[in-house]
Amino acid sequence: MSTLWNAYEAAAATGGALCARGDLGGNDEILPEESWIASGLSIDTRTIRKGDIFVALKAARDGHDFVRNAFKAGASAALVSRAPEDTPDGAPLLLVQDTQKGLEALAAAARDRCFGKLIGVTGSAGKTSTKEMLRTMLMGQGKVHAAEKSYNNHWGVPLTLAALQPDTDFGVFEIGMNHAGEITPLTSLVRPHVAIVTTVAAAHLEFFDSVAGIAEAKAEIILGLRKGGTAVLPLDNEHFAILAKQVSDINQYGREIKTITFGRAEGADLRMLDYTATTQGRGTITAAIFGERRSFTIGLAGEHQAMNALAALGAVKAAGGDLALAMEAIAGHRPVGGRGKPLDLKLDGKSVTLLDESYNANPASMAAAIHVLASWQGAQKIAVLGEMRELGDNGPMLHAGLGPLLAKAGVTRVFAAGTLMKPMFDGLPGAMQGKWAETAADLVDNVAADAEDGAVIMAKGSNASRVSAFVEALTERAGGVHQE
Ligand SMILES: CC(=O)N[C@H]1[C@@H](OP(=O)(O)OP(=O)(O)OC[C@H]2O[C@@H](n3ccc(=O)[nH]c3=O)[C@H](O)[C@@H]2O)O[C@H](CO)[C@@H](O)[C@@H]1O[C@H](C)C(=O)N[C@@H](C)C(=O)N[C@H](CCC(=O)N[C@@H](CCC[C@@H](N)C(=O)O)C(=O)O)C(=O)O
Ligand SMILES: Nc1ncnc2c1ncn2[C@@H]1O[C@H](COP(=O)(O)OP(=O)(O)OP(=O)(O)O)[C@@H](O)[C@H]1O
Ligand SMILES: C[C@@H](N)C(=O)N[C@H](C)C(=O)O
Repeated sequence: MSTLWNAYEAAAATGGALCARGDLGGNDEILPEESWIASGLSIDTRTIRKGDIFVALKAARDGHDFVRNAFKAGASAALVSRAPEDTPDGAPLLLVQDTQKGLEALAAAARDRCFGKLIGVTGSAGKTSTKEMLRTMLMGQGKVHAAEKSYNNHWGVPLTLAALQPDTDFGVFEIGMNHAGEITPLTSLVRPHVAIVTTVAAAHLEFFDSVAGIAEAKAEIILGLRKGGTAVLPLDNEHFAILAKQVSDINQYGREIKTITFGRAEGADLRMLDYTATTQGRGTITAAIFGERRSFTIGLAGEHQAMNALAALGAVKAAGGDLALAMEAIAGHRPVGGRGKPLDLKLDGKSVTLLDESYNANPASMAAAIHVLASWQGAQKIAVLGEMRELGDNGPMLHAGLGPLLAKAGVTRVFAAGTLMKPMFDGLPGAMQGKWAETAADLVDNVAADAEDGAVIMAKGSNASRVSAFVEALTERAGGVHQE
């Protein structure tokens, strides 16, 4: 077990009091310094690991109600704003006024004591994919620390940062938002050397007046860059100028931020010259990378993922990593669950491929996933679509826009779920209509009956639309993922 925090350091970082409950007739007692050491952090007792500090956050429920469970599961200490009555006698507590602020203070202290290169990733789509590519690209080049899952908000970012070991060479942080102003405090906490904006598109539009407003909010990541840092920006994006302006604006204050661009447009530092989908779920990129023509394979499908790879390579270069090693590593990279992972299923005796895109959806990522479906080899191409949420008044129009896209891509059959998808489904040519249902899980039997041997099924929707339930049910019906 390698030490992440000892009691003394954690108390100094948070300004909290080291104490335990109960051994002197219910009085809290100060424990001696360094009486505990922690190897990690957790905000959830359902996934806590032995040796973690449990941080009792307040959300819909109060994390203090789970402190006892945390110690049962092997927590080394708990960061609390009160000592719950059922805390085991003598269990070490770090008492602060506010546990969210305590977590942020630990994060800030972890940042201060690490001299590795830190990379922040934001964008309307592709944050998790790019973060995971960076993990793969940098793994052979030093000690890498990267966010778990999509930990990208006011809980996920400080949690990831507070778990940063001092001897880390490369830290990769995902930074998300669905409202203006949310990225500024997170990027200020991370203070990255490199900031990537993968793309700007109509995601979470419900909370913005326009996509330009989303670009301004994404540009906030640049504000946290360290002096002399690098912004890695999408040159093809129609809102590139807003991102670039943020760099020039802050450079007026002597910040010396450099820009690296990626895209297909002439002048991009990492310029895509050709992308070819090769074997199932893989592609070949030919690109001019800082002026040198290079070809390499990527273990993910779709030009959008190839663009994410170029952005990641730009960040590797800016962070002082080795580009050749990074390009080599990305050939073996595979997609993350829910973000395009291909699952081979034996469905009622038929071999089908399920492309699991169920983690999220917005118009840009829907279009990208439909392109991947179109390029996948297979005579029958089935789309199972749940709603794209958080699009506000634009929702009906943006859902309707999917019909022509699906037809143009040559999708054979469409199954759709949710009210927003109904008009789009009703407008499809009869031969393309599979079935519409209230929920995606209701479509399992119909999709299974419709799928032919060799079919490829792409399932996508916003996380909240629960297309993941369809993926789980179809996989279960097939008796699990088929292994050759
Ligand atoms: C607070 C928390 O950790 N919630 C997670 C929890 O949800 P639950 O409903 O159980 O929380 P409670 O309110 O009931 O509990 C309070 C605390 O008690 C803990 N606890 C509870 C029960 C128990 O038995 N033991 C316990 O210890 C509990 O963990 C709380 O600390 O569990 C859910 C299931 O695992 C989690 O899904 C939930 O996580 C929430 C959603 C979360 O935000 N987690 C972050 C670590 C994170 O970064 N998650 C990312 C996804 C982030 C995201 O959606 N980002 C948006 C952009 C950000 C927008 C921002 N404005 C915002 O609204 O957040 C994006 O578009 O990308 C991830 O999960 O990958
Ligand atoms: N650069 C991109 N442009 C368009 N779509 C993309 C891009 N990168 C990924 N996608 C699509 O978006 C989906 C989600 O990818 P990913 O999880 O990497 O994005 P994210 O920004 O982390 O999402 P979230 O905001 O939910 O955390 C993928 O399954 C894919 O369909
Ligand atoms: C799951 C969360 N990170 C997200 O991106 N939500 C949007 C609304 C979605 O699921 O598409």
